[in-house]
Amino acid sequence: MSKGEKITVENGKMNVPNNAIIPYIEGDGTGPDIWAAASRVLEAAVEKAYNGEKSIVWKEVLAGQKAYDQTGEWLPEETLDTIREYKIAIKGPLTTPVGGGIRSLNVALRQELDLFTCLRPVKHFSGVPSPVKHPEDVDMQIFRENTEDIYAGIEWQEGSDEVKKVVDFIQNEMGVHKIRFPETSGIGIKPVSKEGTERLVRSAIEYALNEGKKSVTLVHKGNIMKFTEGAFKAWGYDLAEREYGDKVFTWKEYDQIVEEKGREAADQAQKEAEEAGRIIVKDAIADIFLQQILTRPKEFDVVATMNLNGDYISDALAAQVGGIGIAPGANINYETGHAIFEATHGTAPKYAGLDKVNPSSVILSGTLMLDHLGWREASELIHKAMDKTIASKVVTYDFARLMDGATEVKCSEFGDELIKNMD
Ligand SMILES: NC(=O)C1=CN([C@@H]2O[C@H](COP(=O)(O)OP(=O)(O)OC[C@H]3O[C@@H](n4cnc5c(N)ncnc54)[C@H](OP(=O)(O)O)[C@@H]3O)[C@@H](O)[C@H]2O)C=CC1
Ligand SMILES: O=C(O)CCC(=O)C(=O)O
Ligand SMILES: [Mg+2]
Repeated sequence: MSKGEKITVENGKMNVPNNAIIPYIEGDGTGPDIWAAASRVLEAAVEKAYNGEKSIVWKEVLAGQKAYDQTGEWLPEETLDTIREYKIAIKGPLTTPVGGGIRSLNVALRQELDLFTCLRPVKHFSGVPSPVKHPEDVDMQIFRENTEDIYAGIEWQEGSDEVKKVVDFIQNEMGVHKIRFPETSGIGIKPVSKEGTERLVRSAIEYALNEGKKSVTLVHKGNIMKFTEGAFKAWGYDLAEREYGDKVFTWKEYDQIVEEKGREAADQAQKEAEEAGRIIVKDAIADIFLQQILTRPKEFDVVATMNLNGDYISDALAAQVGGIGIAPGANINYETGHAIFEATHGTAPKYAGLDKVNPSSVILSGTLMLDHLGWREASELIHKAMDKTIASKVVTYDFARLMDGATEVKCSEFGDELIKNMD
């Protein structure tokens, strides 16, 4: 087997050799089953798309239980160094170790490598069973901020010396007396920064411009959390106007026109902006947004939001288009070029080792990786094979239980079927 070459990034441009080395983390629970199927599908697609001229040279790196068993560490420094060096990696799901001092290995990977965008595209594959009448109306790209918010893991346990200090500080130094039960509260901190918001919103707008999308919606709960979620909205609008000028039309501008000239003039200005191909930057409060993605999903396109909202929204939207078994994702730092591709779902431990679950989420995360490398032909082959396989109703248990006349196959057999259907 070829030894492979490194992907490099120079002046923001990625150089991808024909035999690119890609580190992978197999994952815990169902991870090994899924990875075995997914890696074969990705290899076959690259081989077929480029007649053997391109290939992926996998390089295993350790994290999770396998790492702990072999090295005594859940997330060895060597793993982080290797991903830093090789730029791009792909992973299966990882279990959060209980009492290991790390809240989540997945979150730690994103934070350590500063992978500030979690991009989760959500669209329907024809024939996939769905709980809604028109799943095909969903075609959204979720840009979830990946390094801040309540996910930063800054919290102190109820009853600890630390929490007593924090409560004392809040009450006596800050004069805050709103903690309802100060003696028995755990306390968490929610950092949301201008820099963090701006780089995330910038990546969402850049994507919308490059891909010809119509709108970017900032989703927040700013009516309640004014200086974190409210600030996210305000910074997002400011950035859109300052950096993108007449390429965008924002609802902040709309509100100003309403104030100065009335609603009719504002509606007219938005209509003209849409006709001129400007991207509409709007916002939605998170609770109503969760209703509207069900009732009128066509109104949403690119979505930019904070970490926790993005976590909830991505699972809710995944359910709308067939479930978590077919929901891909990518963690990306658009400035350094580092990226880790991973499914939206977790380790599904009750199915571990049964060769049962749907490998599509990791496979489609792999297609995002292929797109990122510029190997679009291979990615398209997989998408077409996925369409064909689902149309033939040969599917894993999660789809089979909701489809009439389906043939249920194992995780590995679904991979075989995809490879067979690549033409
Ligand atoms: N990025 C990551 O690595 C993530 C890791 N986790 C971790 O995973 C562990 C388990 O979390 P849990 O909350 O149970 O969530 P999971 O996503 O692991 O599983 C929840 C349910 O989703 C369905 N599901 C998950 N994966 C698949 C698949 N590949 N194909 C078909 N259906 C699937 C199953 O539904 P059903 O029962 O209906 O068959 C499963 O019981 C935790 O330790 C958590 O921290 C969680 C999320 C992300
Ligand atoms: O890391 C975890 O355990 C959960 C993360 C998660 O749910 C997500 O990233 O969607
Ligand atoms: Mg999640």
